[in-house]
Amino acid sequence: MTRVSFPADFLWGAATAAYQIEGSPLADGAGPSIWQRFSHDPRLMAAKGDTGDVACDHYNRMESDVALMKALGLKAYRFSVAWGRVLPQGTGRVNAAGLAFYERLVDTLIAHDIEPLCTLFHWDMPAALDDRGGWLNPDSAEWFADYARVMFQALDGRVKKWVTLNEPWVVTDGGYLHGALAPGHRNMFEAPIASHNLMRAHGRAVQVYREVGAHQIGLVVNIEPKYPATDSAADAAATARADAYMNRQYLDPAMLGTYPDELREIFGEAWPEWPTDDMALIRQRLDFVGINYYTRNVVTADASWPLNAGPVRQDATYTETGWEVYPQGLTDLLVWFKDRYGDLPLYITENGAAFYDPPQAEDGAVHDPLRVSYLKKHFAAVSDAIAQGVDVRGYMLWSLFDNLEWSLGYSKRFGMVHVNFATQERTPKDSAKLYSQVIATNGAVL
Ligand SMILES: OC[C@@H]1[C@@H](O)[C@H](O)[C@@H](O)c2nc(CNc3ccccc3)cn21
Repeated sequence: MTRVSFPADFLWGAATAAYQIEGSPLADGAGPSIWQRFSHDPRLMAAKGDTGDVACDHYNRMESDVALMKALGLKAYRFSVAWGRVLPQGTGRVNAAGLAFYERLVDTLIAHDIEPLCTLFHWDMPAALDDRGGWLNPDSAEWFADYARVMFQALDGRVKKWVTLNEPWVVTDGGYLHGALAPGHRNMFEAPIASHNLMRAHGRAVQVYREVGAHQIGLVVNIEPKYPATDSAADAAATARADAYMNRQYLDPAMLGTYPDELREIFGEAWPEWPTDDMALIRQRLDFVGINYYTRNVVTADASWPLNAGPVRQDATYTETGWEVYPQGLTDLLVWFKDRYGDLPLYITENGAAFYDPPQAEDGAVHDPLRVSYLKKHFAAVSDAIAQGVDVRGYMLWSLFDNLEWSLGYSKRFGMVHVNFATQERTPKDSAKLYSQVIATNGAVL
């Protein structure tokens, strides 16, 4: 491993998402989201009783939370907007009080010299739009474009890095195919339609931004590099299917204007013939792509698994969410992106891990050695990719706070700052102290 080093202006930050930290989901005229419904439905929510009603109470603690971000030395903060706060019905009337929260957040970040990165959609679609078909309705592209325009006109200039969607793969696979996430559908025919409309919405939002915006916009995708378990042809084919389904299904249309051929084989009769115009809409010039990296997959041909591609467990450390710790996968995927799509600026928009964090020590400290080790290795992996010529511009640690891990509730703690959900006390863990040193020395401390 070469010596760890980063460009002088490397953007070190942390990431969160609205429904996972804000609480007060219906305050000040906000309309409910599909996650408000899903988290309150014990038939759907795996962690029954865990909802986003309070979460980290960030909606009421924003100013002190930004002060904590400053104390940690963050240069940037990636947050998401709850669409339903701004447009309670998803379209039409703007809720000024809801928009005002995000204006206050952005102004407070800027006052603390922290750059805001704003994600327009991090899974919490307004329930009123789900009642109209959600992402299954082709009108969803225009709903999203109208919402994006409201946000761009209110905040562009103060926000200079925009993200349209967070992880269309997870929204589609979790929300429409397997039902583990909101809105909880389980339908192989719905999944490609929702996925395609998400990407059309992405394209429309970028088009609107080119009309009214003056800064930068991108897409965030989760990438899990796939490695064949053996050099057999069957494992190679299974690995290609898995890679097409998770990784190339979104980057190929966004960057190349085409879908991977494997998707027709994977979905069969459930894969529609898409209009060529749609592919041109989806393929918009981007200023950057955000990569969310957590783990890799080792794949073998196995008919008992979807895609006839099953996982092969490795002799490695695994996180509380069952993900292999594999830093090399981050380097590999960054080099792969550059080789396949070209030299577009990249940000690591999420990287982190949930580990069982021991209870607070007598002195109040929260020691999280596994996360410290995980982060050091992944910082080095980013540095290795940069040394190989990949234009990585920044890193947003997932996550700033322990928070609502979607259907898994509050038991999976990803934060570098511990949250006592009974008292809302924030306590920086050892990993936060490490991160502060990494930021202060631009990685030289590693
Ligand atoms: O699971 C940790 C985070 C989550 O809290 C974020 O909101 C979300 O952006 C996020 N995406 C991934 C990527 N992987 C993934 C795979 C299967 C289901 C859900 C996420 C991890 N995470």
